[in-house]
Amino acid sequence: MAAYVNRTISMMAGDGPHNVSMLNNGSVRVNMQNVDSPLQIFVRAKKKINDIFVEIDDYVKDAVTFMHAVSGENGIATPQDMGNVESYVSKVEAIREVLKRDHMKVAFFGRTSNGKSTVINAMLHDKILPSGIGHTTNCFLQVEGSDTNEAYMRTEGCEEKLNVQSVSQLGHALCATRLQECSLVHVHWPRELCALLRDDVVLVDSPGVDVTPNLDTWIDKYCLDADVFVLVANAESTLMVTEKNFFHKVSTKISQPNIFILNNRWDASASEPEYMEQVRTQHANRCVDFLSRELRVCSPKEAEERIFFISAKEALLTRMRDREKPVSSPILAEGHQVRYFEFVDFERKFEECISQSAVRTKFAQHSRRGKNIAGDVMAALDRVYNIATEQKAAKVEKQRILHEQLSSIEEQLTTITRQMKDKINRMVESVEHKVSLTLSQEIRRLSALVDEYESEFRPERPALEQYKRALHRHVEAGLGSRLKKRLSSDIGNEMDVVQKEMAERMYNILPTNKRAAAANYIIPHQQPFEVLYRLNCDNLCADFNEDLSFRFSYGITALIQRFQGKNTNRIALNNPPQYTQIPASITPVSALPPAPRAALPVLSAEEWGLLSKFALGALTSQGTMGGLLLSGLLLKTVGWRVLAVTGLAYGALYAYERLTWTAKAQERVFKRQYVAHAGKKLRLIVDLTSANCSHQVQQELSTMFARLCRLIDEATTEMDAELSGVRDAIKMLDDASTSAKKLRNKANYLSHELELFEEAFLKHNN
Ligand SMILES: Nc1nc2c(ncn2[C@@H]2O[C@H](COP(=O)(O)OP(=O)(O)OP(=O)(O)O)[C@@H](O)[C@H]2O)c(=O)[nH]1
Repeated sequence: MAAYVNRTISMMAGDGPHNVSMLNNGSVRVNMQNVDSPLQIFVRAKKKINDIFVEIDDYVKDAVTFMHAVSGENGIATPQDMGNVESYVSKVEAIREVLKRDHMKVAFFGRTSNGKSTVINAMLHDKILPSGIGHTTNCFLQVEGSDTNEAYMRTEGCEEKLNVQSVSQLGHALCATRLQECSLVHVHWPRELCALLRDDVVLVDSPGVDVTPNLDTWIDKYCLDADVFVLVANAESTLMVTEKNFFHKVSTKISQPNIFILNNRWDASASEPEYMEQVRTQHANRCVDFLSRELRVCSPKEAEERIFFISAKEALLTRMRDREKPVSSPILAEGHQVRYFEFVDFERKFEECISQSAVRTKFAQHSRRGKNIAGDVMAALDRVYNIATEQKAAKVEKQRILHEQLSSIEEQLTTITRQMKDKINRMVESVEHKVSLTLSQEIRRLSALVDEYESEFRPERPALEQYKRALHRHVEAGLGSRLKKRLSSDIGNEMDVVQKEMAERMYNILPTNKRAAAANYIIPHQQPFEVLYRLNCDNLCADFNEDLSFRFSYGITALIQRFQGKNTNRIALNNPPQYTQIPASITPVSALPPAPRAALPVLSAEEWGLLSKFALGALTSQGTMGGLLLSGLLLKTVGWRVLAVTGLAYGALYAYERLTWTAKAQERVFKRQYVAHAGKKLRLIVDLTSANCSHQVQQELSTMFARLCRLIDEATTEMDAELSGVRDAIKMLDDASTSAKKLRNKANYLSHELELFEEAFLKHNN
């Protein structure tokens, strides 16, 4: 026996989770605070997966924030992806809540008085649950660690904390206030007092399976989430049908339940040591058979590892004594150390089993869900990343095109501006020349225009003034309409050509999508071009003073004037006026026709010269002596008869002219004088008028060009704004794809973490 004890001690000290030591009085102490306890697998796994889920929580929240930022109108996250990712926030929170509550649960079943409560108390190192002879436990009692490290209890559905001492009454079948057998009482016990509770093991005591017909309800309510079942049997008898029946039911509802069988009250064998081994073998075989063949929850070899022969009462007693707590019966039967070691062995195997099972059943599922969440979020982020990358590529291309278009527009605009400037300048010069030429030509035919005017002419002053004004209007209208006729359509056509070319070229440099809007503005004006000039004959001829006094054509004064006029003309031709640039062809039309010469006597040049000098001298001296000298000279030269005939003819000519000096003749003279005067004045404004017209053309073309430039400017401003928008979009997409990539990488990291978790806690755990 001593050898068996020593072997057991050395085996447990070497492999087991607890430090085991033999005390002087022969009792054994096991240090339950060993950090290498198999339960630590669950504890570490729980902490690890909790940490991972904290990260998953942060990750999902970050992903939601990101998705919000990139969703909405023109967003790159679809509402579906957004909704999916958002839904994971609550899912992860729910998993974290479950994780917080996740624990290892062991449920104890067996017939009444087999010692279930005593086993639990022994495992907890204290007498916490009521135990005693007869039917004691009347409801389910769940012992779990207290978060506040205080001992208290709660009944099902009630938050009130009750004194833990009352568990003896409340959970006791003999108690006055009896609870339903299916109801649950939570007993919270300070974690620091028990390693099992500290490591999140929850122990559930039950009423005897032989005292209830509600086994199915029990199973549904308390067994489905249990990691380990302990069947507490009575070693003094064999397994009963009620016990077996219960576990048959359990195994139909739970696949491969972990079942331990404790043959309790093995201390009774001490009274009959000769049959001890036989009974043990018999019980063990039946239990192995039950687990492996009947329930098929494990192999026979595994079943052997799940069957123990213990005395819970002795184990509890030993542990109470270790804690120096008062015990009722301090005497232990022969072989109690062996039974105690077997109890400790049970605990070790139970801890290994429950830890591995709980990690597998609870955390494998969480890990799987965590991976799915990370994978789903990553897929959504992948889609966002892909959309962002695609859109970014499109925007970069758009940016390139806009850049090219803007540079091309700028380049072409510079060329067109230069060319159009030249064209406008050429056109302006051409118009100036054309207007100048046309106006000069019209001035030359002014006499015809004036002759066309017909109205009653009366030499009296008021009538004459009225005639003059009417003639002004006639000349203005006539000249105006002639110029319009000759210039407007001509210049207008030329301008249309230039404007059309200008518009077309400007239109063509616009990008195609801007042309439609610009087309309306580019259509050249529909009004025909009209040369604008102002001929105001009232002002122009304000200084015109007609001379309608009768003058004999061959009077001495007229002859002298004609003679002087010839000289003056010669002088004028030698010194042309400086203020006009009218070509030589546009010389003023002569106002007076040349005087008739046929009636004059034929004289030699010297005689005419002498005669003239005398006549001139006579007239200018105004003296009688002059006249006498002239008469004497004539008498001496031509003789008196010739002189008489000439005198008669001269007189007749005078009489004729005097008689024909009518209003008609006066009108002719008036018109001649008017033509001469108006022509002279009009010639003075030729340059000004042509400059005005060319300026008008220049204005018209420049305005049109400026309008087109403005249009281009508007288009390029729009394009600049568009370019800026594209740049912003590229930046946004860049940021989005970078963030999506980072978050995607984090999903990879989390999946990797879960892989590591599975590698560490699940894969070698099967
Ligand atoms: N001799 C001996 N008595 C034990 C042992 N275990 C428990 N008992 C006694 O058996 C009686 C019943 O023990 P309980 O722990 O109350 O049994 P139970 O299975 O919880 O009973 P119910 O609560 O009624 O279902 C008590 O008086 C215990 O002291 C043991 O190993 N040896």
